[in-house]
Amino acid sequence: MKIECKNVWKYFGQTTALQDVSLGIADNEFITLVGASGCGKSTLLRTLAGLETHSKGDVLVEGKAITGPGQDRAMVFQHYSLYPWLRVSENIRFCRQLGAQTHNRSSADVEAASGRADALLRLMGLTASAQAYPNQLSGGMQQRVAIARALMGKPQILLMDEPFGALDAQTREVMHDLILHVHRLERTTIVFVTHDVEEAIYLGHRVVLMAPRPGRIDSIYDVPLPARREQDMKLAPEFLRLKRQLLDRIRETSGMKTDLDQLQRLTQVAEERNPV
Ligand SMILES: Nc1ncnc2c1ncn2[C@@H]1O[C@H](COP(=O)(O)OP(=O)(O)OP(=O)(O)O)[C@@H](O)[C@H]1O
Repeated sequence: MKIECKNVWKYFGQTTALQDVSLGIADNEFITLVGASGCGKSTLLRTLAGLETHSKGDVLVEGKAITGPGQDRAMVFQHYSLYPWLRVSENIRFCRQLGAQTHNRSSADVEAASGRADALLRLMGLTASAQAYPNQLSGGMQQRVAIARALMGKPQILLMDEPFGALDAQTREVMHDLILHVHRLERTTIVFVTHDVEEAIYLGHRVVLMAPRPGRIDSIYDVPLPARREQDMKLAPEFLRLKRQLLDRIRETSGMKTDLDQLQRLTQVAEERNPV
């Protein structure tokens, strides 16, 4: 297993953000995490990134306990977190240049990093925008820069927290196919948090559904689609069936279903009392 969570608990004061989470993620797997607000998706991701310490249990990458952030893992957030005063190409190179200064790397290392930055600019379709500043780019383009920057250090694991949450529907579709392409080419293991069930199914090999209060894994679904995804698959019966199943389960686990049933009952009672 590339990543293993064994009986992981996380408390924030009285809040149990993660309750006994156990999950194994294989090398090169693409895992998506969905679930109602507050079910612990971001906490789990941040724990994998080493940005959050867990209260109990084991979090392992290739059998070794995570003790903090590392070069083997990179994170992409919903907000682009680019340096506004640096051009696109400088944003992508920034971390490596810093590494070269602080660790006395040779100029050959810096040269290699430069080659990688150019390759990533091409891969992400950013070559023509290399000299632009972030505020001159659309949201989708800025997120491409953020992904390229995350890939710069050749991480084995990419952790993505609602990276396309702020983008419009058409740009999201383009980004979906782009990230699948990156996944195939770079052979990274990806853990991807989203609120969007369709996105979770389209991207994931497996969808992990989490539930709130306390935050926990409710169920895990294999995605019954071919490895190579195409937009048309979103209309396939097996896609729609899984989408329905996930949406129903999210409603049930978040308490929304009970609220809706109650509303329906109250409306019925009101109608019986005051027939039109
Ligand atoms: N730093 C923190 N301090 C206190 N409580 C926190 C902190 N971070 C998260 N929590 C709580 O832990 C629980 C899980 O939060 P988390 O952000 O991981 O959920 P989520 O599924 O990512 O939610 P959303 O989909 O709304 O982003 C929530 O009840 C949240 O309020």
